[in-house]
Amino acid sequence: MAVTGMSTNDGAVGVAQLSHAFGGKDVLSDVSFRAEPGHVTALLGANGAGKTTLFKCIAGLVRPDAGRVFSPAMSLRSGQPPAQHIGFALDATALHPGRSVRETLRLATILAGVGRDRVGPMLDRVGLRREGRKRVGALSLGMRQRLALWVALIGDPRALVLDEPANGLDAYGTAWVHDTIRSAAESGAAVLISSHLLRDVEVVADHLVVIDRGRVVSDGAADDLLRLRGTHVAAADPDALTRALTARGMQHTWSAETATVQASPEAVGQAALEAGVPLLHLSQARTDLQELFMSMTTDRKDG
Ligand SMILES: Nc1ncnc2c1ncn2[C@@H]1O[C@H](COP(=O)(O)OP(=O)(O)OP(=O)(O)O)[C@@H](O)[C@H]1O
Repeated sequence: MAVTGMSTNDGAVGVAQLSHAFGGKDVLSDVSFRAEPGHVTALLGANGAGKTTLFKCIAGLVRPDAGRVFSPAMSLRSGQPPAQHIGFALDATALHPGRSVRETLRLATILAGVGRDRVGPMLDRVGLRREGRKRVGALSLGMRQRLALWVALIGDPRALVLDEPANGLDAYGTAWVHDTIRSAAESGAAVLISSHLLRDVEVVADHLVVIDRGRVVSDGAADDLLRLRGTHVAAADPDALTRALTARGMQHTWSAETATVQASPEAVGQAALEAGVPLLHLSQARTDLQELFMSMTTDRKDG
């Protein structure tokens, strides 16, 4: 099958029917999804699921065996430098270790065709003013991640593709990355990030694409996926609650005094009200999300 790249006038990033094999082993199989402008889309998958290979296909570093890539980087007829169309941060350790932070940002401004006067304010925004003269190789992984993100952002691109942007960051750094990503999306950019940890992306992503062994197993609004988490509920009379749930066909399991119900808190509350069962507790289940993710993806412990 022929491989074609396609420009997107609307600024979306994505792939269609993308497949790739390394040495005869399928790594990506018929993968399709879009990351829309103004949204943060997270590609979730266990180690080795194919996320980095997919991002490399989008960046043009790997030529897929079949399928198409959608990216504003392909609409270069305007003559604008690619960095004003799409910004990539695929591997923070790939920044040249011998250059200073300031040189790295200066080089990025030249390649992006933007003024060198952005370097000073950029150093402040990235929180690296004091490290400006330091060599990149002397920075912590977290600092390099911040720098890589800003190199990606320097041309104010219409799309951003970031591989594991919170990797190696502490809680403060992670919050900073999330704020930066969200404000890029709020300014209209299509943001595509990857992670192997659901908790890294659930606070920042609007859209979740889950891949397992190179195949898409779930693609939808984050809220819809989160709603599947179910509800924790407890009542002074657990038997009465069980009867109310069972009568309405609501699947549930009990752990100690609390039931986890495969329904929204609104539906469970309504069921209890109609059955006249006073509740002691009602909340959205949080832990089940990880279980849900695990249930969608294959157990990879045995490789
Ligand atoms: N250049 C390559 N040559 C051969 N196999 C490769 C190559 N690059 C990746 N692979 C294999 O492709 C599969 C997917 O790897 P990839 O790095 O895309 O996964 P990933 O989801 O990004 O994983 P991680 O979260 O560990 O970074 C793995 O089995 C990996 O060993």
